[in-house]
Amino acid sequence: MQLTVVDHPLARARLSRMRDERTDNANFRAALRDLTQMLVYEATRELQLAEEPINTPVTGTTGYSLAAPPLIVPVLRAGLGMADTAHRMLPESQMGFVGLARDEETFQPKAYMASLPESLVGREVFVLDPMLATGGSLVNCCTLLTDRGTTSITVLCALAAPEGLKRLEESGLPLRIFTASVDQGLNDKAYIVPGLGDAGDRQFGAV
Ligand SMILES: O=P(O)(O)OC[C@H]1O[C@H](OP(=O)(O)OP(=O)(O)O)[C@H](O)[C@@H]1O
Ligand SMILES: O=c1cc[nH]c(=O)[nH]1
Ligand SMILES: [Mg+2]
Repeated sequence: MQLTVVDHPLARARLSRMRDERTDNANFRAALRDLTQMLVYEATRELQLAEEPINTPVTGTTGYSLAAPPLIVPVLRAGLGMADTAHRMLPESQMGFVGLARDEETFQPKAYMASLPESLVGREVFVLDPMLATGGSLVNCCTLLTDRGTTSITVLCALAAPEGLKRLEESGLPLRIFTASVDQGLNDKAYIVPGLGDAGDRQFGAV
């Protein structure tokens, strides 16, 4: 498993805005959109390009496009706030959806929806979820994806806990993780510390 911490000053500033309890839902969503742009930018560095001859108004040259845009999969609810930004940066990509809600007593994820292509053989997948806490939700989501045949998953998250990273590493799933921070750990409610609270509630309101 490959881990990349995107600790660019702009990423730190946006993440701090998300952490701050005074930040309202609208400003939290705006900061997450900005942060997502930085995560996508870093995570797409090694995508393969296709070349074709093009003409500028001045002369002929070589043009480039993505050879195989990845499938984008936001994890509902919280990943929805990253979806539009990622899609704007990867406009040729298809999008699938996975809905997971963590039981707040057992911390086990419960799947309530999956809308994915039947086969992901040979396809690269970008999973969007701002929070990697125990790792249960991402193991669940990524297993759905490998069951469909992908061997290349990139996870973009705002925050990761060491416990969740360890769990993903031990899962043996074919993962690259891009995060803006590895925080201290989890509290007794399995919330990330210092974290930012419940990323779904911070964007959309408490349910
Ligand atoms: O690593 P884990 O311990 O599994 O926790 C992380 C999960 O918790 C949050 O979702 P939540 O279950 O709160 O659903 P929501 O997005 O609808 O709020 C978050 O968006 C992750 O999916
Ligand atoms: O800190 C956490 C942990 C899980 N899910 C969240 O939204 N926040
Ligand atoms: Mg939540």
